[in-house]
Amino acid sequence: MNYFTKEPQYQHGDPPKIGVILANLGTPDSLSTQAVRKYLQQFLMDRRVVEVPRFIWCWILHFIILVFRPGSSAKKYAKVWTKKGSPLLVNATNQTKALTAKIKKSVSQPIEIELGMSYGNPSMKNAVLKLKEKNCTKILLLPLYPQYAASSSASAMDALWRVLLKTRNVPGVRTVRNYHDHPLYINALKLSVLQFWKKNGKPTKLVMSFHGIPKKSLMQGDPYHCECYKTARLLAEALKLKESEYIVSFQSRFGRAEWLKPYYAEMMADLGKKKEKNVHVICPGFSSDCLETLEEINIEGRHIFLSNGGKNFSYIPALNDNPDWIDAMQGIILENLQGWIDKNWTAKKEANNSAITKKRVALLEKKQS
Ligand SMILES: C=CC1=C(C)c2cc3[nH]c(cc4nc(cc5[nH]c(cc1n2)c(C)c5CCC(=O)O)C(CCC(=O)O)=C4C)c(C)c3C=C
Ligand SMILES: [Fe+2]
Ligand SMILES: [Fe+2]
Repeated sequence: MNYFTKEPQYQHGDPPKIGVILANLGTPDSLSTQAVRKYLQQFLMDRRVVEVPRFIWCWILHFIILVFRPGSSAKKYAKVWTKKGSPLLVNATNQTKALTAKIKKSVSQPIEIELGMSYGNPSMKNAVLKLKEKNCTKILLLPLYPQYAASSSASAMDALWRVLLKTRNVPGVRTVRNYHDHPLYINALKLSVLQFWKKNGKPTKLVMSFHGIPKKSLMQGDPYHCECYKTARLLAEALKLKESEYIVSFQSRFGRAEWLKPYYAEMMADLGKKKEKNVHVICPGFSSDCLETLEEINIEGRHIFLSNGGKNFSYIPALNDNPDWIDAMQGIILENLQGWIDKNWTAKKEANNSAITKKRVALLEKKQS
């Protein structure tokens, strides 16, 4: 049997192209308990995600977690599922389309964009094969996680290399490790908050919530915790917030071990008890709205806050296909393609981008004051 995946061959004579894979986590194919079980099994078997020794973990996963969790998770998914499917997939697909259109308009050199999920569909393998079909001889992987964590960014990189391991003609590969402090990313966040405040007013407290990871990962050297705090500080500075006006939390604790603190649910209960007047929550680590932001943050968190005596709660949507974020993604991609695409063009376009951005910031700040 052939070890290698059946794959399209590069077409000699056709101009080689650059491919970009937008990597995200993945989501169940449907709302059925079976589909959720299949997704959770693939996800939770990843050694980057759960670092418990295999012989213990296989037992716990198959006889406890995959028995009870798929049903309860499916009920949560049902609260946020759209007519077009899982919100994560819908938002990430819209992002991919918007970025494709933007890059086609502004770059003369052809760049192909594909979405590749670490678990489920559209898979990383599908993304690689599509790019090969389009004659891409170089691939840039952009994980849609601004803050690096082994369980998110590195597992996306693993997923790509797992496909390439079975590929005979391996393309040139580059990966983006993180962009938690990238000025374009911070600026896109800032603009989305200012736009939100223009419509809804400024809160008494801005909660910046990030997906949690086990505390043990931090102790073993995962930079995620520090990168989340840096993003929060830079966003707060960009918004000219005082230290008392914002706070960081971590959500989605899984299992009994200690995760990064403070926990989001406890913080919302606390803010509710303190009768915090007006809370806005933003999740800067999520490029697309998904189960975690729409259900855990906006439904569960809102309920905890209000039932503990809080007054007003609002969730600031993820960047999704917000044009400022698409501009920023293009900027980050082009920076990482230096040497692969025409330098003159990149310089020209970046100068243009920052001029537009400066104008928009000035306009929003004027309206805010
Ligand atoms: C088991 C431990 C988990 C780690 C570690 C973890 C890290 C991590 N996850 C994201 C982003 C997302 N996670 C999502 C869902 C989700 N996450 C876990 C567990 C861990 N995540 C589970 C079991 C689930 C599935 C839902 C559930 O049953 O609770 C999602 C949303 C997917 C969707 O379909 O909408 C995202 C996105 C990051 C960024 C991260 C490390 C920093
Ligand atoms: Fe997760
Ligand atoms: Fe969660």
